[in-house]
Amino acid sequence: MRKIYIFDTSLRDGEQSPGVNLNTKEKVEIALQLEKLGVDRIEAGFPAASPGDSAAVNAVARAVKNASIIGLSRSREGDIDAVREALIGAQDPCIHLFLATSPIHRKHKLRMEKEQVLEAADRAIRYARRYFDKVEFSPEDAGRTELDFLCEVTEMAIKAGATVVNIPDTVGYLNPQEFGNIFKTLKDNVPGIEKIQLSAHCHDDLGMATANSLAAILNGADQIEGTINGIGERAGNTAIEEIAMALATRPDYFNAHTTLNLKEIAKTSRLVSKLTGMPVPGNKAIVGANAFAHESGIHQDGMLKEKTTYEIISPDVIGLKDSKLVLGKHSGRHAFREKLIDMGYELDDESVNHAFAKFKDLADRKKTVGDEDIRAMLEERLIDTPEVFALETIQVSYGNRSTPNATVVIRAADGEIREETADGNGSVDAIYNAIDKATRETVELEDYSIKSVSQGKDALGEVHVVLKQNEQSAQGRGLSTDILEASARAYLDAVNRLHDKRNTPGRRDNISLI
Ligand SMILES: CC(=O)SCCNC(=O)CCNC(=O)[C@H](O)C(C)(C)COP(=O)(O)OP(=O)(O)OC[C@H]1O[C@@H](n2cnc3c(N)ncnc32)[C@H](O)[C@@H]1OP(=O)(O)O
Ligand SMILES: CC(C)C(=O)C(=O)O
Ligand SMILES: [Mg+2]
Repeated sequence: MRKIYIFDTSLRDGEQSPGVNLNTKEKVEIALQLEKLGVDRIEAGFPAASPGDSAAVNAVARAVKNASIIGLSRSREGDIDAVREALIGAQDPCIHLFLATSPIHRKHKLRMEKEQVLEAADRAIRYARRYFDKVEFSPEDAGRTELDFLCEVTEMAIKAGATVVNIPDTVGYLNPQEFGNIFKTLKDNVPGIEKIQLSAHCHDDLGMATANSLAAILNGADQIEGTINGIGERAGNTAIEEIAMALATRPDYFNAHTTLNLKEIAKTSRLVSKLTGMPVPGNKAIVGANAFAHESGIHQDGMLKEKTTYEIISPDVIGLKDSKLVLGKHSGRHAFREKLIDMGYELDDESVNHAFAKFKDLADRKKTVGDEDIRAMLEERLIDTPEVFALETIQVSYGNRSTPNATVVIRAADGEIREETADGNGSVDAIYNAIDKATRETVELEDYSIKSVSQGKDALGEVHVVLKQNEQSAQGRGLSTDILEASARAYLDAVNRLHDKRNTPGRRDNISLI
């Protein structure tokens, strides 16, 4: 199998992402992690850009021992000298020169004719070769360059002494067939092409960076340039983790491999995201939070029976612990029962069905249902108190300049439906006054507290109350995604317990599952 060299440009093209600015310490930290990941080459920056970037490239050059360190340079002596200085101390230094070759860039940006481009690049490569054994040359915007001129430029670069010729699809314009064809054409037509390495550098403007890079590999590319998490100019660069995992997952198809330490992928992704401040989208291939998460019942059932039904990569391969079965409204009984067992609950079928119905009801109101939600939901029913009064509906009218008013509908043990309305100092007070009227009980609220059980705007609210009645007191607990409903449930729970204590003196709360 052919080895594909990985050239990481997270610290250069990645840093060109709008809003990203890495200081020296951050660049070194990322470079050392890239070294652990096992990338072959690290482009650490553009030394002529600023004294700060030059110092950062130098710090990376001195810190990293097991990867070639590269500095980017325009085809100008001043830039080349800046790279020479910045790479002092590097174990395996390399300069990356570029000059645009496409008609658009030649005419509007460089204002140069083809001949002038060839001459300037030739001069720069020869000057760089005086100081560097390794010189990479990139015809910028190769993707929109006339193919015959690209062959001419590549031949010139080889003759001038370039050791790598990199083909950038600078603006992410090409599709895989076209990009692959460039490599095939260069391989078939450029004299001396076998003496150098051919490299691909893609951008994701049309979402094809990874596909284009893989097409380049299929047509003879030796090196792929990219970034961790696909960060980079505009829509970003090829995501290195995607290339590494595509090759690792489909060796039968690509017959090529990288020498990356795949187990470091997840950690590297997290570090780059943290230090660049660029969050990884949940659905990002390989490293997104959902890449190994399954929510729907049919998929979860498949995963529980055999993971390969819905996973082509095992998460431990990239350094993650395990796949996640996320409980939500699309989940089924198999995953729910598995979750209960994981959490230490052993329930019979009837209890699972009962809990599952409650879970679905909660899942309709909440994006995802976490362990805390399930525990709270189950334990709400653990204390086996007869339900003398049950909450049917609750309606609250609140305005900051009007008196809060609540209407509650309660079902009594004998089936009687009682509806009452009351005002209060606040919404909760109005609800409690309405409940007092409906239950016809005289109780005193001794304590009220509220906390969030899980996280997010749709978190479950848990309300605790203590009610007192003729020297007896009882606690009540209520749970809901709505805190007013949780308040009403907690109050009624305590009323029911007071009722129970009155009717069965000496009785202790009895714990049972569901
Ligand atoms: C596709 C890519 O990612 S290329 C890399 C892009 N990255 C960056 O540009 C980040 C670092 N850049 C910088 O800090 C600055 O642009 C610098 C320091 C390099 C240059 O700054 P300035 O001297 O102020 O020039 P400015 O950026 O405004 O313009 C670029 C100049 O370089 C020329 N130029 C562009 N590419 C090349 C090249 N490969 N070789 C030689 N000259 C080039 C342009 O034609 C323009 O020249 P002009 O001033 O004669 O018109
Ligand atoms: C410097 C070059 C290789 C580049 O980043 C591009 O063309 O996208
Ligand atoms: Mg680029």
